[in-house]
Amino acid sequence: MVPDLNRVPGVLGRIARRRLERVAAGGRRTHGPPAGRPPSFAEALAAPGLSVIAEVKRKSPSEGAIADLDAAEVARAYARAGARAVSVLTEPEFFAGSDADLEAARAAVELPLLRKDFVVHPVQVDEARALGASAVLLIVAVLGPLTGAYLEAARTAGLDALVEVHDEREAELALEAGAEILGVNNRDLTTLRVDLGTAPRVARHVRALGFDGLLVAESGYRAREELAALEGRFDAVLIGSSLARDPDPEAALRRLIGSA
Ligand SMILES: O=P(O)(O)OC[C@@H](O)[C@@H](O)c1c[nH]c2ccccc12
Repeated sequence: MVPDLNRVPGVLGRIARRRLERVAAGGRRTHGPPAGRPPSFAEALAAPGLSVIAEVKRKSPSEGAIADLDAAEVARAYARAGARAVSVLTEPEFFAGSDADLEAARAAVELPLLRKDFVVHPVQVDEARALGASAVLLIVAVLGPLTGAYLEAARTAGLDALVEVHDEREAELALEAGAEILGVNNRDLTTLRVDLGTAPRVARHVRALGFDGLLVAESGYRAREELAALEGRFDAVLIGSSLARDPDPEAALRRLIGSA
């Protein structure tokens, strides 16, 4: 159940192929999931108004170095400012994340956590659960026709899945695969270009097709007015760089959601 990564173009293909090399090299934990169910990611997104998923992000291929941050501290700052979920990047090479960051965030806050990584092997789904995540990211451009099988693996592990797409065609694949939480990434992961028109456009398309699940707008948000434009059209927004870059991530999030 490993996707054919040679067909994945650009930066995304490079990252995904490296990720698979590392996963195949092993070194993973063998212990089972922690006791008790993690808090529900889907419920946090479905709460009234636009939910914010705030991301712990140190660097990225598009931004370079963002912040030399402490995952637990930043997760706590996000929680105080009103984030409804926290996304933790665990990809080590291109994003300088780690499994330890996810565990640190788990110990620091009660909010549901999204394991943000490039899932290219089913073992990463089980790892996510063992590390205390409530949800995993599944990228349609990476998983292609295997998206449905990975959704099933997530369900079996007791995790929600944020199924990420970048255009109408991928969105249709995601719906056919049974996605219940659809994320539309404004950033094209093959070229790293951001267009804030992408999420609203793809959202309109899937609603017209009858999709009645949860919709998440992802990437590139920096200003309060940009979030205001998402109200009523999206259940949640995923914000990383503009928060993580601020020396005071709590204040940065308060400014963005208007409770400063
Ligand atoms: O930092 P930004 O522009 O606010 O974006 C956050 C998040 O959407 C972005 O980190 C992201 C979206 N999809 C991904 C897939 C892999 C790695 C990272 C991502």
